[in-house]
Amino acid sequence: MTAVLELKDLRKSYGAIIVADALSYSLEDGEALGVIGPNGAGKTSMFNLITGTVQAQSGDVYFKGQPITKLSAAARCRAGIARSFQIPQPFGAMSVFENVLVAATQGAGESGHAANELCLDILEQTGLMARANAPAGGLTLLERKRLELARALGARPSLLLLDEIAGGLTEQECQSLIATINDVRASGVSIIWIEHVVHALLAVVDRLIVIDFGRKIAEGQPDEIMASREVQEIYLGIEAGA
Ligand SMILES: Nc1ncnc2c1ncn2[C@@H]1O[C@H](COP(=O)(O)OP(=O)(O)OP(=O)(O)O)[C@@H](O)[C@H]1O
Repeated sequence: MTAVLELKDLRKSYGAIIVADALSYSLEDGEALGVIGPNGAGKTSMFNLITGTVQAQSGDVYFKGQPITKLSAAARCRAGIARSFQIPQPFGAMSVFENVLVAATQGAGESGHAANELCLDILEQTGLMARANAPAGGLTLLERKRLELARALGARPSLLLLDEIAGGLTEQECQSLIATINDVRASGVSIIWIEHVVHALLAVVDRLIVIDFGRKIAEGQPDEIMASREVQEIYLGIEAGA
């Protein structure tokens, strides 16, 4: 398998706050990687560095073998990297369909009939078809999360970055979202998913990494990572020896 994404020795800090500390890892094509870590560990910052909304102080990001560190966020999106945001911020006065259309035209570069078809496929896939003409500002939390996913998919990504998309959902809503994400994954999209709702993550990902103070402190099979004493101590707040 080839790496779809590779982070090499990324470093970024805001004054004394280190959000990426020699951060390196790679993601295989078609893989789903989960990211966990305490609040403020630098997880969203890592997405900002991958998508190019924030520039690293040093280090490199490779996408499909090409360096993208110097590319703008828009160019990275058009190259095939799309993300959802932790706090959904759709264009509230626009319809659900129009929100996805923005991604299809600006991200995937589609127009006319092809753009419409792409949006309809995505609304179907994300369970939003019945809400296509509803103003995005009036959606429920689950619908807003689905719209975050739909907008990201509108850019027709080969790498999808999900930022705490399961947070705040009921268990039933969470299961329904997991099914949709597994469906996206089965279509061949590589995924990195930051999530505090660990059981949702474990229903999708092949591998986990743990980040603390911008450092990757563990990486491996999900069950091994969750059983690790260091992870339990740092992430779950369980003291060693307890
Ligand atoms: N632009 C910025 N300027 C200054 N500090 C920042 C900036 N962006 C993030 N930070 C700080 O960097 C740290 C890491 O933030 P980040 O959002 O990446 O953490 P996180 O792991 O995603 O946290 P959470 O799980 O709570 O979402 C936090 O202390 C945050 O306040």
